[in-house]
Amino acid sequence: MSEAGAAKREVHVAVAVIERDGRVLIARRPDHAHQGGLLEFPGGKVEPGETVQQALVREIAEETALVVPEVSLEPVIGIRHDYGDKRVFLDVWRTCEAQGAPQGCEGQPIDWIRPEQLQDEDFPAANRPIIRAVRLPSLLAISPSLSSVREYAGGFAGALGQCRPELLVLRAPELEDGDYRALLESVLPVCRAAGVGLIVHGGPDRFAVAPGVAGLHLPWREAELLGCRPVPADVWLGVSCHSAKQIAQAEKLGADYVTLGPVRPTPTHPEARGIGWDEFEQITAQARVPVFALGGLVAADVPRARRAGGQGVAGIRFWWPGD
Ligand SMILES: Nc1nc2c([nH]c(=O)n2[C@H]2C[C@H](O)[C@@H](COP(=O)(O)OP(=O)(O)OP(=O)(O)O)O2)c(=O)[nH]1
Repeated sequence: MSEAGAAKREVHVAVAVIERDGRVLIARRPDHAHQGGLLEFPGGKVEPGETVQQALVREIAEETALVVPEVSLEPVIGIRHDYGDKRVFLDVWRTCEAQGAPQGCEGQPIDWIRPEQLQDEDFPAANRPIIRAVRLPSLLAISPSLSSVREYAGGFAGALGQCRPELLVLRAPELEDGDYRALLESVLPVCRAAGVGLIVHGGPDRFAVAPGVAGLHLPWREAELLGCRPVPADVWLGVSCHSAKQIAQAEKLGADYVTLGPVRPTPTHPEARGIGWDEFEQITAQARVPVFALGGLVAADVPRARRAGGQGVAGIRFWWPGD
């Protein structure tokens, strides 16, 4: 094969997110290696004849001396990236059952770091979505569609207290901006008290008048109007997507996550057919951003979503009673 052909062959890399006490194990790549000098999650190439799980167990042992039970490995995300000189498929899995005290067996510095301290610029470019996937929860709560602001505020504290989602998208497309703001002002203190990050749903204008929120979630009709990321880097940017093309556009905007669906038909969008898990998996395989499955799903669907390459499940019914 020519040099150019060889350079373009995709390298399957097993990447491990090793979690312990709320921290993840990070190493520094040797200066002479590809992407040398940058930080990395432990891992390496999947050898011929190996499964990705076998490669992870081997690489973790070789690089860190930690012993990982193969059954403890769970899929996180798969990322295809072209560095120009090399094309990689980062096949990322997590474990929280690594046994032993980690060592930098190849002389590399290693450390336990809190997910919120991981900085994009310290890692190879392909790692941006991995860092998002590690920080994001597996459940993204979306608010139900109700007829009045009073109805919302009444039920919120109880339902949030029961489920305690890490993040909640406050979706109320039926409200005018003024009413939405009133709703936000009544719900934000409830979210703060419950330790729930509130993500504004709508266009950038709604985010601009909502200080202290955790992010902005753009419906597709808003995302398609934008040419660049409309919010700072330190808050979440989500986009509702329904196709691979829309996800590619969301990636251009610098989205931190997208939702994709409906996977099953849902009462909130009765006109839309469910795409099903096979199509969800096919679309997600090309994504370079964490993808939440949406539409008619419950918390018990999280493992299914993860097997299909997703981040988890977004929706209403897993946290809002009676929906
Ligand atoms: N292990 C690891 N590799 C990453 C990360 N991010 C990223 O882009 N990569 C890329 C860099 C390399 O091109 C490739 C990993 O290859 P490697 O050289 O570490 O694999 P290996 O341990 O099998 O090494 P070798 O046979 O080349 O010595 O994946 C990451 O977080 N962890």
